[in-house]
Amino acid sequence: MAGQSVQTSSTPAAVHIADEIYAIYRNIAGVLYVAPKVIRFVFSKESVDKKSDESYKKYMERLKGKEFSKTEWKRHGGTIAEDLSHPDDLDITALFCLLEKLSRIHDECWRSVEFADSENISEEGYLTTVTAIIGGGGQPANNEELPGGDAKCPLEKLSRLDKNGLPRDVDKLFDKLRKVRNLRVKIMHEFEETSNPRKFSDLKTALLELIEEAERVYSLPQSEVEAQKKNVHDDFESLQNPDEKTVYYWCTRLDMSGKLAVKNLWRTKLTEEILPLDSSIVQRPEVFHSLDVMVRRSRREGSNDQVLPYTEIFKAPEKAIIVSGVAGAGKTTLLKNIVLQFFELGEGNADYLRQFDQLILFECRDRNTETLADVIEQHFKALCRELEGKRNVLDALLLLRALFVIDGYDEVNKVSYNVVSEIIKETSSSNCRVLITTRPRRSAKEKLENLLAINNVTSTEFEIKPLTELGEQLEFLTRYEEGLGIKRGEMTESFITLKQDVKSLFTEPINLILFCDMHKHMPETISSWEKPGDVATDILRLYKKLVTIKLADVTHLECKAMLNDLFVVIGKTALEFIRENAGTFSEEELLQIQEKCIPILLNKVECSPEIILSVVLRVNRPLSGAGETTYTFHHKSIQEMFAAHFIVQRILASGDTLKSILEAKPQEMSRLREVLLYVVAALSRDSPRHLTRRWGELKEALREALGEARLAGDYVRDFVARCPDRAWTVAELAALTKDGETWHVKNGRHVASVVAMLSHNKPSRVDVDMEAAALRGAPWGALVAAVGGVEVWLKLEPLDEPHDDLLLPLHDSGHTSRPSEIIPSIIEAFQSVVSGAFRVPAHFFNSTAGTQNGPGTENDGSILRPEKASINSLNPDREML
Ligand SMILES: Nc1ncnc2c1ncn2[C@@H]1O[C@H](COP(=O)(O)OP(=O)(O)OP(=O)(O)O)[C@@H](O)[C@H]1O
Repeated sequence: MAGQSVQTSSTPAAVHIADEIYAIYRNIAGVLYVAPKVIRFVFSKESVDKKSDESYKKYMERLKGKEFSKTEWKRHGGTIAEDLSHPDDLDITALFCLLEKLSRIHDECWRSVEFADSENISEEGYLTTVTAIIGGGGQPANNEELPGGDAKCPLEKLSRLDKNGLPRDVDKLFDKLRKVRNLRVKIMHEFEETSNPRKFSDLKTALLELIEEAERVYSLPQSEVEAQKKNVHDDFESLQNPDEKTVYYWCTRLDMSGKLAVKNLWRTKLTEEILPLDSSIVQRPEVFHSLDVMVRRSRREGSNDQVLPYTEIFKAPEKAIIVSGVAGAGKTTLLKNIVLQFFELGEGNADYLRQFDQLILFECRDRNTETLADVIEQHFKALCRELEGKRNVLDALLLLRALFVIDGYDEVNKVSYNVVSEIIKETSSSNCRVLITTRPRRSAKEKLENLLAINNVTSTEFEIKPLTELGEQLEFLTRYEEGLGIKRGEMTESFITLKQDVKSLFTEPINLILFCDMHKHMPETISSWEKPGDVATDILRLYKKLVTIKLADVTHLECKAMLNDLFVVIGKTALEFIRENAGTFSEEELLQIQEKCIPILLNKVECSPEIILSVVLRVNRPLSGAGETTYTFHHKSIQEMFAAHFIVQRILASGDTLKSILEAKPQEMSRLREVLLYVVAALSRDSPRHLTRRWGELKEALREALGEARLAGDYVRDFVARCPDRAWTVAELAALTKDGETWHVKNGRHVASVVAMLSHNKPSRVDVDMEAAALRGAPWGALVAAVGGVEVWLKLEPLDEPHDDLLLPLHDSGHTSRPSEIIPSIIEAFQSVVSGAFRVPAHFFNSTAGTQNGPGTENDGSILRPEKASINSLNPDREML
């Protein structure tokens, strides 16, 4: 291959290359090697004004006369690194985008000079046309002499005129480029086309036409054009005989067998999903609920969350895509679904993945895979058996557009961190992209952001949107009804009967899955749920019930106390592993747990601990087929519930300090956040007395676990609602909430919770959006009294009925900070409108020390305007208020 620069192996692989492979090799080397070379040539003509050591970012900034912020650069440069100053590593797509961007900026430069000139021309009475001024085969020798005065065109070498002396028109050039780009897509993604020998000659024709079009646009001398065309002929000639030493040969091998190898590796493992509690099996694609994600923006970029279907995530220009979500939000499932969809590309079902040629999946909880080469070997076993196979496959992957999918960064351990670092480092200057999931834990996210930053990798974050709407929850459950063979409507109807605040617990998929289990094993319990706190206890009860069913085969004895002891042993292990951030147990570690269980069992029954552990733990066969089998809890949140169970039992049974029970080093505390919250909820439910007694210690531990991180106000609100007996105690958690938030009040229990929380912190706004009837039954007056200095938005249903009585507490709340003559008129205004939605500004309420919105922060004229959300349902006259 002429000018071949990328060689990966000095030992030719002794493999017979059939005709088909020849065709594939030529096509692949054509689009990966020859085509970028030609486009780079065109590109060099467009960027002729760029200084050699100047980055593309700096060059564009110079032309635009201003610096780009990070966000602006994302818009202009896409995935191009800020410091990139040469195009050698860019593939066709990146070259195309950058070329398009540059040509647009160049046009702008010329237009702005035109504009400035025409302004000056009319002022100064020149009649000359702009084309004439800039014309003459390029720029005037001295731009300062332009009539445009200080409107100097920054382009000195690039001519605006084409070979025929006309203002250049790049449309045809881009048509030719598009033809080449489309050939790349077809060759790399449609197997029929990959092996189609005609594509090779199509590509050659397209490239020659591109050179001819470049000749016209850039007024290229004949000799240069002929030299370029000769290069293309030579390159195509050299590709007639495949060179097994080149990276393109390995790209060919990967293209031929790579996807199939990865499909075989993952398909069986991922297609079936075993539900947490009773090992029912469903087909993942059948039950998959298409999740939405929210674009995470920094405060500076605006707080409005943009909600998108998950298939849009790869439209983000950044190289790394982070998907975050709370425990059980569906991160792993989303990844697994993406992997499965990747194999369906040919069927046109997953066009959003068409930009990727290969896919690699790595799980951060893996403690056995030590290097990226090992990951590659697991995926492409056969290819890696050849000499230098691992290195060659990796080189080929880096040249292709591979998607590296990394699951559960929050669970990363020492071994897997090295693998993730290697992936980030190796892919940083390639055409590959990385998709990473993590729980939104500050320490994990910071570590990840650091890792990306030191490798110069840009990233964007999407957060999985919880399933907050009843419609979404029912749609989710309906799929599982079908998947599990439950009578249609049976489970969903049971869900509909739940109380509103109990329903609001089921916003994460894992909770809805647990609901399926409850429905199957303890349907009677569901109807007994009065408040959200009732649900969590039932999950462990459900586990106990399933173990009891297993034990029924070996004993008729009452096993309650024994089960409790067993669960404490399991919970202690769960805690140890959470502290060490280990989600999996090895065979050896499982044996140790079994040994601890044996004496407890021996006292009562003759049964192997395996029976119990098989209910609680899931077996994971190693990816590669060889190596150790590992064990995990069915879900991390279940592991956390077990750990919390152990802590609660110790608190109830002993006076040991919380510190001595947790046995956590300071750096391990952040991993115990969810566990501690489960402990608070469990104590509030099972022994409020102990909660009060241990509150100081628990609060301190939570503070330590949170570190700099903060809880969301609505999370604390739900939490307080789950602990009604100790609401005032637990509400102290409000002191650990984020600044500048809006707290939402949607039902009576929320009103009570927010009242308690307001004495520990103030949000910047409280949104009350609920049934007026429910607000009447809630401590609304207490909320009005407590809310001092905070803006309240009020939307009451039904919107078309008067709710005067609910405005009275506002009147009675006292308004010492307001001029007395204004208040009555506000009340009057309220009473005349009395329905719908209102914004009640902070200064309308009593001002209290420490509030974020002090009195008088709003303009009086706007204070009672009905809000947009409900304007449609309001009498239009009311808007005039
Ligand atoms: N989109 C979905 N469609 C159907 N079921 C889902 C979906 N997402 C999650 N589930 C179900 O919820 C369970 C928990 O989801 P998953 O393990 O993906 O959550 P996660 O966010 O990765 O949790 P963690 O952070 O604790 O690891 C899955 O085992 C699956 O049964």
